[in-house]
Amino acid sequence: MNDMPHADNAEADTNGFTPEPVDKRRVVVLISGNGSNLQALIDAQRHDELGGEIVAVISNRGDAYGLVRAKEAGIDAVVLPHQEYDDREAYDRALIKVIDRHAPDLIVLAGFMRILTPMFVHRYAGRVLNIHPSLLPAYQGLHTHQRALDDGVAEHGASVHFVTEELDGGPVVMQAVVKVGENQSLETLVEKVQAREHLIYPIAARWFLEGRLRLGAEGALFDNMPLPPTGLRMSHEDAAEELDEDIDA
Ligand SMILES: Nc1nc2c(c(=O)[nH]1)N[C@@H](CN(C=O)c1ccc(C(=O)N[C@@H](CCC(=O)O)C(=O)O)cc1)CN2
Ligand SMILES: NCC(=O)N[C@@H]1O[C@H](COP(=O)([O-])[O-])[C@@H](O)[C@H]1O
Repeated sequence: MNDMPHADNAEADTNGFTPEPVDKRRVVVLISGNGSNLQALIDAQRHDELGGEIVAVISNRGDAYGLVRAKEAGIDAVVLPHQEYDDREAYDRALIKVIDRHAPDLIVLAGFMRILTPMFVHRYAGRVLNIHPSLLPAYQGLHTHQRALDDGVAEHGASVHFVTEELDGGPVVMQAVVKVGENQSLETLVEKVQAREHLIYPIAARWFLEGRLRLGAEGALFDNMPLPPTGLRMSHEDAAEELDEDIDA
């Protein structure tokens, strides 16, 4: 398995890597809960819009509904309870063993609620994406929507970023911005943001698998051009068009 994201063509790239064909690119998804982002990735794959195949879903929680979604999609679903391990390193070693059995080109965190150790991050450097429910670098950590409402922000949103040792501090590759209404409720803000997550995450994953998005020495690159700190800002229209989604759906 190559370490580098794959180019589109079949010839070896300048590093001598011969990319796998598109339909062989392999994705492992880590979850902890509902799995609506996992479902968006599954749906994208079904429409040949993911640029690869989800070969396994791993959850640290046995009650994650995302496990049901994986099984219904015929995807290998594994529960690895973090409570069964003495510490983070022990858990991550067990997680690595399961992941490596599936030889992924990309690891996608989709609501995965465990902080990963430097050992894990270094092993898969440049091949782990996460979706975070804020416009990073604003609101790193947890409870982002409530904190944004408490601050009375006019805009909020979601960010796809490369996972690094720094929690929610990795280079941003894509963002979706939503307007926050005057009397916006927490529930409707979560729904608004997640609707956009479901559009941008499959696009970001596909562009990575196609070799268009990658993590360079200085940060995230798109088509070999450095991305700004906010990554690619995707409007609802642009994302829906890219995903060939019916905007009114
Ligand atoms: N090394 C990294 N690990 C993770 C990153 C990252 O950027 N670097 N992103 C997170 C995802 N995340 C927010 O997007 C996040 C997940 C979990 C937590 C957290 O505090 N987790 C607690 C447990 C919380 C719980 O179980 O409900 C913990 O691990 O002790 C913060 C942010 C994924 N990992
Ligand atoms: N800090 C990580 C975090 O809060 N991630 C958030 O968890 C939700 C998971 O939903 P899902 O399980 O339905 O995809 C998503 O909204 C994602 O942004």
